[in-house]
Amino acid sequence: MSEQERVVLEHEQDVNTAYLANLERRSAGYQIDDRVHWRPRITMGPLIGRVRMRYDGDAADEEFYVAETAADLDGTEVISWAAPAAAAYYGKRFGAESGLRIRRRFAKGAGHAIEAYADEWVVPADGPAFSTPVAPASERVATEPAVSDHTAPESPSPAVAVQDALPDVVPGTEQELRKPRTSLRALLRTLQPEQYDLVAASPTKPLTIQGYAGTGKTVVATHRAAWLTHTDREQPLRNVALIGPTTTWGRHIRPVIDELATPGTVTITSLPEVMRTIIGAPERNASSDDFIDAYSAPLGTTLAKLVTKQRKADPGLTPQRAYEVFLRTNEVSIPVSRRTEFLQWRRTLPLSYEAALGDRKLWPLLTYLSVLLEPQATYDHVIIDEAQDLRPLEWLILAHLNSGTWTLVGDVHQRRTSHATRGWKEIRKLLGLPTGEEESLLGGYRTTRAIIDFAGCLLTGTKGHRAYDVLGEGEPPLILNAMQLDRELVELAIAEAARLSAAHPKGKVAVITPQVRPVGSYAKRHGWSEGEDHYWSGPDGRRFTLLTSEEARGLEFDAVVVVEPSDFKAMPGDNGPLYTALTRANLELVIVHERVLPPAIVRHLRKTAKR
Ligand SMILES: Nc1ncnc2c1ncn2[C@@H]1O[C@H](COP(=O)(O)OP(=O)(O)OP(=O)(O)O)[C@@H](O)[C@H]1O
Repeated sequence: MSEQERVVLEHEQDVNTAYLANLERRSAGYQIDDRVHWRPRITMGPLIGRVRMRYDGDAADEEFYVAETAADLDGTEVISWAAPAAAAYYGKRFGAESGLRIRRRFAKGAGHAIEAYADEWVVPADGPAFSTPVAPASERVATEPAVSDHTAPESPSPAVAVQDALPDVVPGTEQELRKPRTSLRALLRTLQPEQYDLVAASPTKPLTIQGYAGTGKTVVATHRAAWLTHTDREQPLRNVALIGPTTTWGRHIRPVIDELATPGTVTITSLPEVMRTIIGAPERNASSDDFIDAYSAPLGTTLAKLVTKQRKADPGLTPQRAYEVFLRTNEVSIPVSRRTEFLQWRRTLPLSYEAALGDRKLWPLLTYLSVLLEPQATYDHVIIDEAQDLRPLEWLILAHLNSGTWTLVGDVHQRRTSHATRGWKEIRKLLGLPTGEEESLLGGYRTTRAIIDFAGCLLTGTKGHRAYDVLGEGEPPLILNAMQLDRELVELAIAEAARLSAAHPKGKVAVITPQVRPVGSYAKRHGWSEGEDHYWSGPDGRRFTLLTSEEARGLEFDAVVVVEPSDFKAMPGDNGPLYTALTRANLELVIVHERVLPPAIVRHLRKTAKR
């Protein structure tokens, strides 16, 4: 590090110390009067970055720092990540024409310290990066826009290597991704420009976002919920729903909301939970066989027409009574080609509304009757993660719960059932949104290229390629045929999980399979015990999570064992559940099987063997 770089780093460390002291002071709170002591909600954390820019029409440049919490340090301005001006630091569209001169990113050290900084000139360097401290004259002028990294020269920052290879990736991202997987955390330090632009997209326009596995869709969904409700933004929203696939997903993402969002403004929930709350169904419930018309838009039309007609005769119509009428009505809007099957299915339904509540598969039907008949509390904005899995009737329900706009995030390649909507166009139509193109997320943040390419063989009409894979090539999946190895399938799966758990002592390992029961009972017989959230612990402190693909949606692990791929539910040309399972692995994937592998995998293995 040059003398000048040392001076700059020390200066920034001093500013950071002053900033932290400011936060500390403010978090102690203020005595409003004799009885009331007000404590603002302050999250401690070091400065994130710094910006110099010239706004249109201004005679001089402006400089400010960016951090999680805003502060005024005697004239040195620190703005919040959610403030409009933070777009200059984070946003993709900020080029030279925007007036932006330079961005400085801080690398976090131990505790809340800053240990290094890296400058990114957006225009040809025009003198010292920032007005304080002033560089010696010899170091002031460079001619090309450049990224200069001011860490010690003997340890060149890998962040810069990433920046060189992957032009749009924020320095430090790869190191972040190589850390053991935990619950999702706030990622303000490495939020990517393409992600920020979607996080901070206009709240008044509906947003649909398509991204392959691991492109940061959940990161965008969660950070957007926090941004929309943030009080450092003009007109923050007060009541945003963040809806995902499962309650385990809810626990996975909660730390982001707890850290970043204004308390009490974001409701984290799952669609089953939304429905259960509306209809007051029991938590424990059985589930009948899947039936496509139980979730279809024509069923929705049938119910809506029935409610309109019955209400004329019976203004006090209840969902209970409407359900009974539904069981008898001849006026069904089901296409002729499906009508016989539909009527047969209807004959199997419980005769009482109370009995129907006990069947999870009937919740969409009952919930839709409720939202048609009873006023519901609505949200200012609804964000849906894993939107590809919702079925038409579920979209019709949600449309009644949102008085504002939408952020819809998903991957149509991970569709788990043919009952779900076929694509973004159909979703937009069901919600009455204007037609338009969805936004795309392109960078790959979870999963190495070797694993994502392997999983991509299941996708038709696309290779599933992301624009870049921050984790690089990695190891190809290990495929183990239990029969050839003369082992039992389940025993081999658990042995692999135990091996991977030892290899990732601080990380997370999952076994994903449709055969959860036999794997679980084998584990129990061999000294493993089951805890909460599908979590198993066993001999020598080894651990794994045992899940179906459906339960694994939106989650991630350092290493994954996928057991018996050909048992995963597949639709013609659509291998969503298996694709989801394979792409939960960040670094290592093992496939254990005894039956023939699915044809797409066999073809892929043949092709790669020839190379
Ligand atoms: N900007 C970022 N900085 C650091 N880590 C990131 C960033 N973006 C994404 N990641 C990490 O990449 C992983 C995948 O992100 P995320 O879960 O949001 O992807 P996804 O598109 O929702 O994936 P899937 O659809 O497969 O569930 C997570 O571990 C997340 O923390």
